[in-house]
Amino acid sequence: MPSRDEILNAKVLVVDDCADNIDLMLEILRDAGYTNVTSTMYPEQVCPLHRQHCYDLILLDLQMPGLNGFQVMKGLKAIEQGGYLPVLALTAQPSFKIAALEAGARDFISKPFDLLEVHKRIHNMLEVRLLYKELAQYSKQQQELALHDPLTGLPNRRLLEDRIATVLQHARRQHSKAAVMYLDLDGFKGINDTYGHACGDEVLKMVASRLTGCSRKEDTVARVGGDEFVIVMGDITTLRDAQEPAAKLIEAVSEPYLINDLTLKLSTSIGISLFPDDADNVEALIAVADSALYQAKRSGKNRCCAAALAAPLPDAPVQHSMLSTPA
Ligand SMILES: Nc1nc2c(ncn2[C@@H]2O[C@H](COP(=O)(O)OP(=O)(O)OP(=O)(O)O)[C@@H](O)[C@H]2O)c(=O)[nH]1
Repeated sequence: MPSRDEILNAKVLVVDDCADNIDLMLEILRDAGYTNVTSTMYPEQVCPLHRQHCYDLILLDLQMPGLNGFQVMKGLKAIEQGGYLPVLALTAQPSFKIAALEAGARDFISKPFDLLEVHKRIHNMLEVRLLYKELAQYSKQQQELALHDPLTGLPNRRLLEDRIATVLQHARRQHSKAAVMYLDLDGFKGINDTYGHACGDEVLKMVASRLTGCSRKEDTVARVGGDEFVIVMGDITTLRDAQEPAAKLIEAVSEPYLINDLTLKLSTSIGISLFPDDADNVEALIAVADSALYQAKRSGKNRCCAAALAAPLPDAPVQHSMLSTPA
């Protein structure tokens, strides 16, 4: 529930073409302890102001020259789009009350003002509005959590698969290539076993930040398992366009890690698959990159293997071209 202070600090806009009505409402709100209240006598300013300040409550007079309150609400609805329209209609016309609710106002206050009614309705509406905002924020956070790895903040496998699908769509349209690089740290278990899981976590976070730092802004760097990361590159034309960045990634991961008083060394192996040469869908590209990674591990680690352009024969080992890091 929003606290009393949060309610009193909420952003409120009073809209009325009559200066006396505005003064009266401002006085009522100030006396009640509201601290963040502004006003306008110009209905055409309401939408631009709301776009700029995102009010928690708009106290809106319905009968105004030029734009009336109903027209203003139409504009506000377009801004909020499916959100919560924070409008409390002010009206002296009993027949306007239901019309205002039908037009999107959450509630109304009758003129002349009854102080108790004004206080209660404003408080109740702000409570709901702030709760609604908390809920929207919470659901955004939940969505983020569902798509990101909590330790490193990188996209997780689910988001990665979406991103690869988008990259493939683009590559199909542009007749370009895309690469999937599958990374697995070498000997990471030893770091956990020797220095503890917390130290391992620090290393993983540093690796994540190095991988992101070495990649282009448009590439996706994801964490897909304990010490496994995948990088997707779109808009490339040859295997070299992936092999060169892969060599840089291997170099970046092999820089020392300074954690507390420790200096740790680590390396990584990488498997690369190319679209459309090695596979033409998300799952297969990941699987081919994973199998190239396995080859890199088997042939000594700290290196990158690219899957062969030709598909392997059934039951035959996958052919790979090899690129070792500079010594
Ligand atoms: N600190 C930490 N360790 C993790 C996390 N998730 C998985 N691990 C550990 O990461 C290790 C990964 O195992 P492997 O890849 O088989 O170990 P490795 O020593 O890197 O082996 P190679 O890949 O063959 O070099 C396991 O010991 C897991 O327990 C995590 O979130 N934090």
